[in-house]
Amino acid sequence: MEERHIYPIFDRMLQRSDRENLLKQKGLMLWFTGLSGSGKSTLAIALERELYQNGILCRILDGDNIRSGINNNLGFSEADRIENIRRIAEVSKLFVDCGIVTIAAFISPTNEIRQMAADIIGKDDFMEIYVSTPLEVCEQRDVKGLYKKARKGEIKDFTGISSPFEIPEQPDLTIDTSTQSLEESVAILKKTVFPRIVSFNI
Ligand SMILES: Nc1ncnc2c1ncn2[C@@H]1O[C@H](COP(=O)(O)OS(=O)(=O)O)[C@@H](OP(=O)(O)O)[C@H]1O
Ligand SMILES: Nc1ncnc2c1ncn2[C@@H]1O[C@H](COP(=O)(O)OP(=O)(O)O)[C@@H](O)[C@H]1O
Repeated sequence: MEERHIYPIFDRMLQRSDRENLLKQKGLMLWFTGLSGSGKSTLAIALERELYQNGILCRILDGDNIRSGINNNLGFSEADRIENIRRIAEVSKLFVDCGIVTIAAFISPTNEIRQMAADIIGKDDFMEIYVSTPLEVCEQRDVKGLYKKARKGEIKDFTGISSPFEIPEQPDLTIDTSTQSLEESVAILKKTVFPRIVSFNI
């Protein structure tokens, strides 16, 4: 008798559903897209805290932990942005497969790029959240002083100034942080995503 048949109960790799049962939550991708300064990171951080307080494990992926690490060889040409998002989507897929609510905050400027992310992660696990704050407001905020530099021509290919941002065609949710308070936005986000995270008996 082959030894591996002695313990058939162990003869199976654990599945995503096993991990989701352990965590008592469903894995889900929350994909924020919008201009620099639109509020993606602020919303992601506030939403993660809100979900955490409700017992939900999340992981935020943003420029701070991705562009400074795994993607530190990439810039902002079209090809580099595609490769940036491709890697982020592949990493996100692993997190979602662990049952983790994965929150990405990247400009992801084109329909093609966002479609690629959705295809890699899988449509059923993917929610697109368009942070639609107008360019004028983002530029006025100029959180990192980059718009000013872009206007002076010191940064090339800057999204919204010298590189395109395509408005998402069918986002699951649209949030304009110039008209909605952070508290309002988080409440809407929670109401929308929570049922999908705890949609089975816990
Ligand atoms: N040329 C150019 N265009 C746009 N953004 C620039 C550029 N150069 C640097 N930055 C800073 O990088 C952040 C955007 O990186 P992303 O990885 O989200 O961009 S993308 O999805 O690959 O388009 C973006 O950060 P956020 O403000 O958090 O969006 C900018 O601060
Ligand atoms: N209602 C709001 N919701 C989210 N952010 C807001 C709001 N009002 C003002 N802000 C500010 O806008 C800026 C958004 O910056 P950030 O979250 O880094 O954007 P992004 O990640 O899209 O580049 C922050 O300084 C934040 O405090």
